[in-house]
Amino acid sequence: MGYFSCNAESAIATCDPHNWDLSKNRRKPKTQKYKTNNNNNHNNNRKIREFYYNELVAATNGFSAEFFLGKGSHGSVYKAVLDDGKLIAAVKKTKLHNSSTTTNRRFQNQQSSNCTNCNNCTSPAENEIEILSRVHHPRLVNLLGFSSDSLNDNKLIVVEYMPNGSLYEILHSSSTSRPPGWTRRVRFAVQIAKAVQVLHSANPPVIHRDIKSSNVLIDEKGNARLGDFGLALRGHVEDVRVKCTPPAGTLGYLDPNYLAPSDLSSKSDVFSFGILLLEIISGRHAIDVNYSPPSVVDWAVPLIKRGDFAGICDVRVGSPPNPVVIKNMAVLAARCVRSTAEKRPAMSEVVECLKLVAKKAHAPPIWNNLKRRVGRVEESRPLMKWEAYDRSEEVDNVNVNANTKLGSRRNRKVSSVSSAEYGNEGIYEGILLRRRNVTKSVHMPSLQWTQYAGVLDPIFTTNETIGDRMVRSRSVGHFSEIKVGSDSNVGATRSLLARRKPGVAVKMPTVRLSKSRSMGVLHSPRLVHYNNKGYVVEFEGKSNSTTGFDTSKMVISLDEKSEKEMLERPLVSI
Ligand SMILES: Nc1ncnc2c1ncn2[C@@H]1O[C@H](COP(=O)(O)OP(=O)(O)OP(=O)(O)O)[C@@H](O)[C@H]1O
Repeated sequence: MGYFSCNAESAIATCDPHNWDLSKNRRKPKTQKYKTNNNNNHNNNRKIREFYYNELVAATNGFSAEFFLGKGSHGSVYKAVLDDGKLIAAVKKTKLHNSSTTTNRRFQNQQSSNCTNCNNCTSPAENEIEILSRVHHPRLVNLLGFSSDSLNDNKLIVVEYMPNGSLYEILHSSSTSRPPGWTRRVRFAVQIAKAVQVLHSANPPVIHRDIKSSNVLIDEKGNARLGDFGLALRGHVEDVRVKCTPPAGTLGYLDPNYLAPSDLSSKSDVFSFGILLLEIISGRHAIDVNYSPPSVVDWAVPLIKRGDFAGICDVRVGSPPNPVVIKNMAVLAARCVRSTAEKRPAMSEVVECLKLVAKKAHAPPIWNNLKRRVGRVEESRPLMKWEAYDRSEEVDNVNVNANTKLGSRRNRKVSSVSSAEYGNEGIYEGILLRRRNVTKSVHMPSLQWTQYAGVLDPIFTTNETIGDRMVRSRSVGHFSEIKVGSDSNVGATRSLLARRKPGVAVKMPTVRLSKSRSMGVLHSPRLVHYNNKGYVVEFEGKSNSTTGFDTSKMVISLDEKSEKEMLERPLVSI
């Protein structure tokens, strides 16, 4: 199956009133100003250059292998060095009238098309130029110019150069150093969603029709950009052009409801985005015969429906530290790939939802310290999961590589987040500490984060037992170190701080764990006192029979600064 190709300019002039001036502009001098009519467009009077063909031949060293970036369905892409090295661009070299380069990865349902009488199709290259000359946004791979070689029937599209490969490579290539962590994954998802939203909110809207990881390129700042507009359609659903264009897309990402031109809507892009989101979450290909079922939708959606969010996480990175992240992303992806197009969310809703997820995808500073101190954590196992935190700083790969250096993240703003999102369970589970080469699991009361004088503070907030004996919104210090004890000294480590002068014992509240989740009852620390090692928190209690984790004694050592901060602040009411 191939693309329909016909005279693009006549098609544009005949069928698409929005494009009439593009054909006129082509006859004008080399540099054109294209006025964009998209509210979201940046840089409204951009210059689209018409390059000399020879200029681009020289810029790509004669389209040499050295400058070759990759091959797609409609041609090859080369790096181009222009303007004496001041402009680095990517040049897509395509045939104007070419259907033979279309690979079977892309799908076009000509059977269902009534296009044969319409004569309004453009080649993918023409189409890309036409659409990209109208939309411009930092989240898109934008058009810089074009060139034609009518002698050889070549069309060259000059777009912004993306030096960091594609999202496909990042997610699936085994040669890349490490798989992206959750912060990056979520950021990519937000950026791609934003790109699609920009297209859908243009006037007239643009439907991309080929959203997939290989069409998401990574720019010099590591941001995701949506590219490849060869199949995109610009216009309202009722426009002749849209009505006459046969369904197209890439197998695995294609909306199953999109069988005839009249089926097209922005919700087809939402479906493809949902597949991409599942790919980002799971690291799985959209279709992978090594899995059963091979379709990422058929595999992931039943797991999501069962609430098994960890089951769809990329095994190379495990679950994100905050379970809300995976839960919200997974549920959103499942909504995007719903079979009824009308029930899928609009891209604006997707963007808003992902922005909220992004806020939660950041790890709190305590865990960076903890990770650093505790030492090596089993790769691909989550260091910890917990239910109530939020912060505005970005930390990547929190649970992947314990050797990754992450700076102390104190003095960052955080908002106080209750565990309301999870109901009143008041428990977080799964802090995994490595002790004597055994990964132990300990259950702890939920922590509430609050901001106090710019310092992050964990406070135990087990509602049922702490009651009014603890002032929850007060700061009680900052963790700088949690030691996992050895046999010879203190036992296991738990985390609780109190502000008190050295040597003065403080009575602490009773803290109980919910029986339904925990593996026993943890009594509160009886005493907190200071010795030359730091604040020692002693607990009444026994070693947990299930975990073998001795919770009877803990020591919390503070570095000088944290200690000073702690002593300078008022005592917590207990
Ligand atoms: N602007 C760019 N900057 C850097 N590399 C690019 C750019 N555009 C495309 N490439 C690279 O060139 C290759 C071919 O891209 P192209 O968009 O033509 O095809 P594709 O998206 O891989 O496949 P298909 O055409 O089937 O969608 C890709 O591997 C991509 O990484």
